[in-house]
Parts: sequence; C-alpha cells; structure tokens
Amino acid sequence: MAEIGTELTRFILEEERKYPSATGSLSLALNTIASACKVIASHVRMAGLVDILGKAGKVNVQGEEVQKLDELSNEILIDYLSDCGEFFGLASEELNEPIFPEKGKNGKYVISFDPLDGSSNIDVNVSIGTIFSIHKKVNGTQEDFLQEGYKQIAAGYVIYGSSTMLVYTTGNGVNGFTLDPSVGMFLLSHPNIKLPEKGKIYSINEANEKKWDKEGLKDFINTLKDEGYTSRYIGSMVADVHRTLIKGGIFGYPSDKKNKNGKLRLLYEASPMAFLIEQAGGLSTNGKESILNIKPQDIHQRTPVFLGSQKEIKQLLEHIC
Ligand SMILES: O=P(O)(O)OC[C@H]1O[C@](O)(COP(=O)(O)O)[C@@H](O)[C@@H]1O
Repeated sequence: MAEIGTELTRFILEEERKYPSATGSLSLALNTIASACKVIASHVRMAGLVDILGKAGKVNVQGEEVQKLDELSNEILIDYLSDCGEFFGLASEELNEPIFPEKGKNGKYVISFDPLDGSSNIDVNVSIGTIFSIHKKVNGTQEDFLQEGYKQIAAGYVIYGSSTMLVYTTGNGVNGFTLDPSVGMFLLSHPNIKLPEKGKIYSINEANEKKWDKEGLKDFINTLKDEGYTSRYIGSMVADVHRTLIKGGIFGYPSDKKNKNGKLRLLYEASPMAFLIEQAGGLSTNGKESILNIKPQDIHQRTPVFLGSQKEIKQLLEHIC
C-alpha cells in the first residue's frame, strides 16, 4: 500500500505499472483532471475577492440559473480535457449536448462531469465540488456516454472545502488525496477508504418530506431517529457524500410526487458516486436496484439515489420495497 504523503502522479504511475498492458492513457487522463481542478480550486478560493460570485445570466439544459463559477469551471475543464487528447467525447451538466474535441479523435475514453456541484452553496462559502465519470469509447458515437455505471473505468470528485481533496477509484479501491497549496501537489492522505458497516448520520432534505412518493421512507427516517441517528444535510452532493464515505450512514435524494425521477443526474452525479461508495464497501440504490446497473437513456437523465453503509441501505429497502 502506498505511503501517506505519496504524490498523486507517482501514485497513478505506480498503479499503472501493475497492468503490463497499460498504455499511460488513463494516467494522463487522471492527471489532467487533477490539474484542471487545481485551477478551479484557486478560483473558488478567491471567489469572494474577484467578481466571480453570483449568476452568469444564463439558464442551462436543466432549467437552472448558471452561476459564474459554474461557467468558469466548465470552461477550464473543457480546455484541459480537450487538449490532453485522451477524451473522444465530453459531456457536462452545463452543456446541452456532448462535444467531441479535435485533439480527442483517437482518444480511448469519454468523460461525463459536473463542473461545480452544489451551486446553491457557491455564494455562501459552503463546500462545493467537481464530479467526474470515465467510460471506454466503444463505437465512437454519443451512445458511448449511455453505458451502465458498473462499466466505469474511473470515477471521482474534488471537494473544495476546508481543504481541497481529490477522491477517486479505478475499480481497485478508493483513495483520497489532499492538496498541499504550498507546493500545489495532491498528497495521499486517505489510503484505501472503507465505509463503516453502519453510521450514526442520515442526510436527506426533510423539507421535501411531504412531497416524497415512497410511503416507507418517512418510517425509515423515523426509525433512524429512534435509533439515535443525527441529521446532517449540506445541500452539496459532493460534501454530503464525502462525509458519508468517511463516517458511514446514508445520503439520499428521493423521487417525489412531482419529480418522479428525483433531482440528481445519473451520468455525472449518481453513477460516479455510487461507484465510489460500492468500491469502499457500501451500497447504492434507486429504490429498486443498484445505481450501477441502470442503463442510461439520456445524457441528463435524473434518478432517485440512496448511497451509504450496508446496514442503512438494507434497512431502507426493507421499508420502501
Ligand atoms: O436544495 P436541494 O433540493 O436539497 O438540492 C440539493 C442537491 O442539488 C445539487 O446542488 C444539484 O447539483 P448542482 O448544484 O450541480 O445542480 C446537489 O449538489 C445537492 O445534493
């Protein structure tokens, strides 16, 4: 196991060495994501001082008002990912349709990403993040984005919180790296992250309770309250899932009477987070099946999502199925 403090690039190259057939493509792809997110981190850190807070005066394909930092983060990622040549196609929460960069025409991968998750928290200095999901290019068409979560080659997020952390998996466990701003390097701080079997925290927006369309869900939450659980809900999926990954428990964004598929997007929110949680020993579900088994039909499709420790997810399913 790599030592605490191991620099990210070295860690990635040592992982690559374990696969004689590796070509270096994935290593370059992962390092490119890390570099782009360091740039985003520097803008997030300065956000209060430069005119980068507030709305960009645009509405995205989700019908949401785009924040200036959303837009800037999207541009930074598109620049870096297009230029590295490893990505045949890019799909973003902020793009109606995927783009296919010239330099990526021989790229082996497609990437879906949420450039800045937790938009409602940007202006109030609460943790936000970037989420990414990488699949293999198959046919070289838009269909390559619509692959099940279990076919992900890699997935992860960068959280811009009290510190900046990159947490990712390539299907061989989950590792966390903290950015040391004094040297501008991600250093291994959380090797081989494993979710506790059970937690003490539930994370769900209870303000929507009256709208929930799953009867058993309220009973489930009340059962956790009876069992002494506490509630934590930041309203940034990256931050709520990061806490769940470290401390265990359960995070959920259910469907409701109006939004039959909930709010969160399958390709660049639910699926990458489910891959991380399951790689760390937890479980994911949309209420019927693992999030990783859902076959996407649309780039921006939404899904109900529950992620967390084995005990809580099994208990939830007993209540809602
Ligand atoms: O305010 P609500 O309805 O609880 O929604 C919060 C959820 O919406 C999100 O902010 C949606 O993500 P974006 O900010 O990327 O659009 C999630 O991060 C978060 O879990």
